[in-house]
Formats: sequence, structure tokens, C-alpha cells
Amino acid sequence: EESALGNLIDFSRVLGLYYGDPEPELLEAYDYIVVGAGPAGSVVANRLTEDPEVTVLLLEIGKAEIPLIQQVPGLFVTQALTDYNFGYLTERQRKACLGLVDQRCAWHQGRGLGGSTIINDMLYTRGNRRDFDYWNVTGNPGWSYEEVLPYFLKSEDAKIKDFGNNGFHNKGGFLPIEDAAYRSPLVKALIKSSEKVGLPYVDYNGYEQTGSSYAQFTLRKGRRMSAGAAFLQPISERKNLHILTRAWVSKVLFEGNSAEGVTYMRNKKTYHTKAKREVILSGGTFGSAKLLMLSGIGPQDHLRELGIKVVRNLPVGETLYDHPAVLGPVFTASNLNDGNENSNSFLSLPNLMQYLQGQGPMSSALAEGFAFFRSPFALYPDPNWPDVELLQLFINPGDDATPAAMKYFRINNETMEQYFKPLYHKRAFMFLSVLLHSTTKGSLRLKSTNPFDHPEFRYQYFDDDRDLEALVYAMKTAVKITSQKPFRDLGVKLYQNKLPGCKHLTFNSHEYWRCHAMTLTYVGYHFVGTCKMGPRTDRTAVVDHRLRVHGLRKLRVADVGIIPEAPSGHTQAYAYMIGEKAADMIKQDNYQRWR
Ligand SMILES: Cc1cc2nc3c(=O)[nH]c(=O)nc-3n(C[C@H](O)[C@H](O)[C@H](O)COP(=O)(O)OP(=O)(O)OC[C@H]3O[C@@H](n4cnc5c(N)ncnc54)[C@H](O)[C@@H]3O)c2cc1C
Repeated sequence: EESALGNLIDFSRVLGLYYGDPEPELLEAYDYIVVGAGPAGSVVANRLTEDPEVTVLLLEIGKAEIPLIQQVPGLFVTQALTDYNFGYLTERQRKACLGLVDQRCAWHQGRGLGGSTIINDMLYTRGNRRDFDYWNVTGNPGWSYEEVLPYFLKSEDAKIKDFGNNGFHNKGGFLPIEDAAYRSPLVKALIKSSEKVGLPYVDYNGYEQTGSSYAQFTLRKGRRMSAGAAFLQPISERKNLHILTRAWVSKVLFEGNSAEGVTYMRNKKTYHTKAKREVILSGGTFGSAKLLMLSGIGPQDHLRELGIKVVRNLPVGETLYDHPAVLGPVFTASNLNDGNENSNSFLSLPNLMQYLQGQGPMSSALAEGFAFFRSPFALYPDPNWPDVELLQLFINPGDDATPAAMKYFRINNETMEQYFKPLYHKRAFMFLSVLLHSTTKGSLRLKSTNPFDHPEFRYQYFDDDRDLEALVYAMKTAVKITSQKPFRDLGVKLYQNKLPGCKHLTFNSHEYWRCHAMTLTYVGYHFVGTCKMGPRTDRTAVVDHRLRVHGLRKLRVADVGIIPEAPSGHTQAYAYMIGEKAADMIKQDNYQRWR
């Protein structure tokens, strides 16, 4: 990350989006201070400043987004190689990431005005209605599906051809949700083939999630719409919102048990700013947990070990879930001549010309379609509550002649050379097999009291063997789906080359797929739980149902870190919804006017 070009020259000053005066004359105190401009923080800052009387300071470590590069969906994997990524790594894995460099997976996390939505894959999924009903009945009133749906809708400006008018979508919000402008023949085959194995074509953001579908994206006319572009840029004229980039918040300041402001560092100087009403932490699952602990809120033994004065003993960082995933299975498609053979054909002038008109493969996030279904290892008995997902991509890492994909996934040389490289001149594609309800739980702690240090992660993929078995089931289902006629017509065949490390096993056997998953482990990037929401009686909870930190005043957490269990969907939609709901709760609790 230190060597990223953007760290030496700040291109965002000239090429970045404009969100208002980048060096506003600061007030001594603001009504609200929001820490972190990811999707949740951007929504909170936007909604609270609808009232021109209310002042908000939004502090963000990263920089303005550069649309020229970051809004190109087809360049998705390269975004994580820039300094818009914190560049975290897992600890060395025992049963996972075996084909990756040092047996460590990349835990990319975005930073900048938009947070991870600047570097994410733009897939928009709301999970399952049962997630929210479960949160609601486990001590979080107000979070049932019926109660959160209006907040999903509030953000949304949907253009979805087949399902736009089914009652689960809205028009006119800040956040565009669109179909991809480009669809490969593979995703069409996915929908038809899934139907043949009993997975109907559905709006997975609609009434029921089980089935297959074209993905919906945070795109506008083939360009990425980050949270910054969607929620901050359009309100750049508001004088009551001050946005500071490159501002690293290092501490929340307390008087007794009441949050009174923050300390932040910017341009090597330290500043203190006061909050008259509240401090809202939207630093993301890792950022908010880290900041709470640095401020004395966390497990008291851990804080004392580091010499941090304890403000409140709470289980911050003690819960950490992800969606464990696998790169694969991989398939070849001998009858497919769609021009997406490899990076040579993909990064072509005709494709670039098409992209400029919001079309063609470069306008696509590379992932195209989903199938959501249940494995026999599902945690919850409800038959309509899928625990696994297949995400179909129209390419594979072997298509990339640049080091981008290899670095993004951390694929080691041996695996790249022997397994993926032979596919460069063949038309091949892959699935990502994803486990939604992981039972493997990890934790996050501080490495030191230095706010710039990465957190210490304790998370071992497949710690619970059930997670691995569920993923193997998903991979076998991918093989079943691709053996149906619509895929066969495209000449689709399972790629039979064995992975290094799995060569002693019979190809396509149960043991082989277990080995594949352990070798080519992928990360869901859906980290949740470090600031878990739950009632005071829940000894694992950090915030209550109104997102107030237990036992403290004037302090809330509003980001995906509050999600109590591994969710049924990718998490950006959750973040936008949490931001919308948090903003309303803050207004209610502060008797603030809103439109
Ligand atoms: C590579 C990748 C791909 C993904 N793909 C998808 C996808 O396709 N679909 C999907 O639904 N989800 C996806 N996600 C996940 C999704 O983007 C996140 O869940 C979502 O962005 C979380 O939103 P958030 O507001 O909670 O926090 P974040 O997006 O993490 O934003 C937090 C912000 O706070 C800032 N911050 C943190 N600490 C401080 C501090 N101390 N001071 C000042 N600022 C601070 C950070 O710099 C960051 O900008 C992906 C994530 C990644 C990393």
C-alpha cells in the first residue's frame, strides 16, 4: 500500500470528484461529528444536513474518488491495489488460503469518500427477510423486515427491467440500482440452467431469495456509483456539512460517560473538535471497533494490557464474521465466441469505445448472476432461508496477463503458473462459491496503541468444518447446473486440471473439492459483528437497537459492524439501510426536524 503511486502524488486533488470546499473554515463545535465516509457514514451525513440549521463534520481517512479510474466497473480488481485500500491481511491460515502467498488471504477494505464502495464489486443484495425478523426477535425492536424495507427503498433509484415494479423497488432516491448494461451469454445460460435444477428466476431482492437471477448493481449507465458519488457529491452546495479528507480520527473524547468530541490527525497535526449533540462512528467493521478500543471502550483486560484507560468494559471486536468463499469451480466454454477470452481481447479499443457509451464488457462488474439455495448444512431450519450462493463471473484469473488479479487474490506463483495460466488462450470462466451463514467466528484486537497500526485479526477460515462442507455442496451444485443443456450448448466443460496441492486426490471427488476450497479460498469481504447490536442482557452486544453504545451517552455506531449474525447477502445494501435508519433514529432522539 505504501508503494501505491497515489501515495506519492495525490491525483485526487486534480482529478477527484468535488464534494464541496475541501478546506472549509472549521467551526469549534458541530452538532454531529460523523467518523468515516463509507456508505453508512455518507448517508448519515447527508440525511442529518437536510436541515440547514444542523451542522455536521464528516471526517474521513481517505481521499476523493477519481471517476476516470474508479468508476470503470471492468477495472474492479485493480482498485484494491491502490491507496484507496487499507491492505489488511488475515493471519496465516491453517486450513485455508493454501494456494495463496504465505497462506494469508487479502482482507481489502476501502477508504476514501465512499469507503469500500470505491473498491467493491457493486453487487446489490439485501439478503433475506428472515435475517431482519431474526434480529428483531432477538432483542432489537424496529429491525424486522417490514420495518427496514422502507429504508432500503428510501435510498433507491432503481432501473431493473424485469422486476422494477414488483413493489420491492423505488425510484427517485440517491442510490442508482441498475441491471448491468452488458450480459454475457454465460449468465443467460445460468438463469435457464438453474431453472432446470429447481432454482426459479427470481428478484433475489424481492419477496423470496431462493433461485437464480441477474445481479443488480450500484451502477448508473455502466459506471460505478460509490456512496460518495451517490450521497455526497450531489449535496456539495450544503454549507452546513464540512467534509475533511485525510483526517484520521484517533480518539473519541469523553466527559464522564458522555462523548464530547474527537481527536483527529491531519497533515501531521493533531486537532480536537467538539460535538454538541452526538458522535457517530461509521468507520466500518474494523475502523469503528479499533477506534472504540483506542478510546477506552472494549474488553477491559485487553485495554489494560495495552495501558489504555477503561471508559467502558464492552465486548468490542469479540464477534467477527465473514462469508468464506472459494474461487471456483472453473469451466471452459469451447463454443463461446464473445470476445472475452483474456485481458488482451478485453482491454481493447472497441470495448473502451463501448464503455464510453456505458456499454460493453468494461461496463460490467465481471460478476453477473447469482444462484441462492440451501445446503444440507444450513444453520436455520426454514426452507426459504438459503445458506449458500453461487456467483457467476464471465472471466477467471488466468485471463489476466497483468499482475492485477494475481495480487488481488494473492494467488501464489505455482498455482498461477500451473492452474490458471494454461487458460489464457482458452475461453474459460468461473464461479465464486460463497457461504452465507458461516459458523466460524473470529475476533479483532488492537496490536498497539498506535492508531495507524493495522488491527490484529484472529480468524481462521473453516475453523468449523461444517463451513467447508457447505461450500463443497455449493461447488458440486455449480457442476450440476453447468451440465444442463443451455451451458452444454456453449461447450461448457469442467476444467479438469488439478490444483497444485490437490494432485494426489481423485478429480471431482468430495475430498478433491475440499482440497480445492482450502487451496483457493476467497474472502467474502462481508465482515460484520465487531460492534454487535443487541440488548443489554446480551453479553456479546456493544450497541442497543437504536445503535447507542451501551452505557454511554452521545455515542452511536452506524455501519455494518453492528450486524449481529453472518447475513444472507453481500453487505453494502445493509450499510446503506443502516445509514438511513440510523439518521432517522438520531433525528428522533434529538428532536431534529427532517423532510
Ligand atoms: C473488495 C471488496 C469487494 C466488495 N464487494 C461487494 C459487493 O459487490 N457487494 C456488496 O454488497 N458488498 C461488497 N463489499 C462490502 C461492502 O462494500 C461493505 O460491506 C460496505 O462498504 C461497508 O460499509 P460501511 O459504511 O460499514 O464501512 P466502509 O465501507 O468500510 O467505510 C468506512 C470508512 O470509514 C473510514 N474510517 C475508518 N476509520 C476511520 C477513522 N479512524 N477516522 C476517519 N475515517 C475512518 C474508512 O477510511 C472508510 O472510508 C465489498 C468489499 C470489498 C472490500
